[in-house]
Amino acid sequence: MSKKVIGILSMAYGTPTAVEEILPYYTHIRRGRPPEEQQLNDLIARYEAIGGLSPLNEITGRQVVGLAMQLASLDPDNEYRVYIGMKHWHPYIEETVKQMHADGITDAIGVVWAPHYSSMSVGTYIKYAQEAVEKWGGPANFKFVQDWHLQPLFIESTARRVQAALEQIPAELREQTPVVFTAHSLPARITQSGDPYPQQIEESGRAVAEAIGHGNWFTGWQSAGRTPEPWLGPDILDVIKEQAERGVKSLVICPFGFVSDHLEVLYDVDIEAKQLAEELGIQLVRAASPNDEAAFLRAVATAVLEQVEKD
Ligand SMILES: CC1=C(CCC(=O)O)c2cc3nc(cc4[nH]c(cc5[nH]c(cc1n2)c(C)c5CCC(=O)O)c(CCC(=O)O)c4C)C(CCC(=O)O)=C3C
Ligand SMILES: [Fe+2]
Repeated sequence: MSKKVIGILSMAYGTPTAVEEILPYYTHIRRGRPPEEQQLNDLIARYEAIGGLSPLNEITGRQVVGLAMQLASLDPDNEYRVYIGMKHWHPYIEETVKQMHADGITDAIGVVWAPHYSSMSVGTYIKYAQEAVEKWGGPANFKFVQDWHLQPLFIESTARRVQAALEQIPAELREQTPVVFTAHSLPARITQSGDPYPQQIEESGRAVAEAIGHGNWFTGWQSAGRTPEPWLGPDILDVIKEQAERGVKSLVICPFGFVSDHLEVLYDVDIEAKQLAEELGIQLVRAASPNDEAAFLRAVATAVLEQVEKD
């Protein structure tokens, strides 16, 4: 019996690959409105501070290879072809869907490289993919993983990385060290339409904390946009200030809303938050990103296979 071919559209944020690409990339994020010169220069400076450009695309590439390997080993009865489509850079989701259709893929699963669902994050990736399917006339049978924030292997691998971060704190401070689980902030208006994002962040935070038996944890938000409307808070910078006022000397941040080392992790946490913590006498340790860790990729592969089995 011949194997069934299943196309996997794995969707990531994307990042520019040259300094000249930062302007068109930023313009794309802003839905076609170019940024002010000052905003552009700020963004370029943040990329410079992490070494010039982001390692994101390269890490995404390794994740895609690893995901394909995990799928092949977990389900040898089907043939998986894993594609990459990006939200804000090439290959855009739309281009990749076109390619999948041209390659003769009829059965496909879309999955986003982000664990928690929001209409403004994962929902937009899915919308772009669905619009592309409509535009190109296929793949005909296209389904999507909505979220995988409680996938047990994801919780386990995150728990191991948080535990490793706690172990960098002196033993006598460890138990009382707060663990802050963070995700990208979004405009607070999402909660008015019952968006599940804040609840999913809370749920996976609780599951990870339970897995390591650590009672002192809460959630926080990072990387909020600089716009006048209110964004979900508290922001991690405010969390650090508040903890310092309470006399806290050590803090672990686990930015589990992201799956790779990139600007929001390498700058917003490792540079900006760490600098503030240092000024306030707090030892701040960040949990490592999943990147291409095998246990993490197995979690995403398992979430994809659960969707395949829903046929
Ligand atoms: C929910 C969410 C995730 C997590 C889920 C997911 O992963 O999808 C995420 C991830 C990422 N966001 C990234 C980059 C950026 N996001 C921006 C701006 C924005 N993000 C938003 C949301 C999210 N973003 C929003 C609501 C805006 C404001 C838009 C506006 O202004 O209308 C800007 C503009 C400048 C700034 O605001 O900082 C940049 C450069 C990178 C790549 C970093 C790299 O290159 O290493 C990654 C992984
Ligand atoms: Fe973003």
